[in-house]
Amino acid sequence: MAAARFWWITIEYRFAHNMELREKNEGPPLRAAAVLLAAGASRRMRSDGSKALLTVGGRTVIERSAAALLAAPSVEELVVVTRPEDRDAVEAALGLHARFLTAIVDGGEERTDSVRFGVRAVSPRADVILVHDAARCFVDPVHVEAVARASYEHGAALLATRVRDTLKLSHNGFQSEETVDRDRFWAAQTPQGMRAARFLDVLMRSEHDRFRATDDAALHEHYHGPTKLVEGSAWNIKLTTPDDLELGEALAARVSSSLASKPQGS
Ligand SMILES: Nc1ccn([C@@H]2O[C@H](COP(=O)(O)OP(=O)(O)OP(=O)(O)O)[C@@H](O)[C@H]2O)c(=O)n1
Ligand SMILES: C[C@](O)(CO)[C@H](O)COP(=O)(O)O
Repeated sequence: MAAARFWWITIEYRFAHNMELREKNEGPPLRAAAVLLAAGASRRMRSDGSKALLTVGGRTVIERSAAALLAAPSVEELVVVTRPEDRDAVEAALGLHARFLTAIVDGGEERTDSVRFGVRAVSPRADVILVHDAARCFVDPVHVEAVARASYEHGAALLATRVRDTLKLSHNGFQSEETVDRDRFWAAQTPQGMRAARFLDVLMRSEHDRFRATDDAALHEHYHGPTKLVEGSAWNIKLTTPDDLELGEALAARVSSSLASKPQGS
């Protein structure tokens, strides 16, 4: 029964998103690999195990992320980075998506280390490598595809949103000293991608220099320069603290009601 439900969800998702995307897809065929990061300690979530294995709207966080990545037409392989103790549970949670797996690799101490291990496990077929936080399980496949294409065209790209609030600068943490120009600020999300050779190059250089960062675009900015921004949406939240799970349940309900209201064959 559970297997049948899982099969239905997978078909439903790929049908609803992939067919629509393939029709809209412009440009030459592109082979993208997605590295899905799930090797963090989930400290701020304060969950018993990895937050990637928590359930939101009846599906695990990691399965939702894998489904969204694989619904992008260019994404043809998946590398999952996890903690050694979660390996079996992660593989089981991926279910049918496991057939797109090139490897499951152990993560590292910091995010940049996990990225390096994952990117090095991608097959040499890939033109572009995308890195995605498993914790951002509501990413829209349309945005995944847009980042893959922009990464190929510009060498590197990241999904990000414009900052909506007025921004204050504070040095002491309790007084605002300046109002900064928000038009110049973007909030980084994932996926973030680069052409495969360039990703391997920046990771080799950052390992040599012991340069680590909280995202992948920072490595590109440091070694190559400006990185193409692809405008995403506020729905692509990162499940970070327990409150985010409540928001996640609401987003999951929204996704399933929008799929349910989709006319047959559209
Ligand atoms: N050494 C690390 C650190 C983070 N991540 C992954 O990077 C993503 C974004 O990180 P974050 O949300 O900060 O996750 P955690 O590091 O698990 O969170 P915390 O800092 O609360 O422990 C997550 O999907 C996480 O699993 C990883 O694969 N390896
Ligand atoms: C990559 C990222 O998701 C962009 O917002 C983020 O930097 C992850 O790390 P953090 O520890 O939550 O800053």
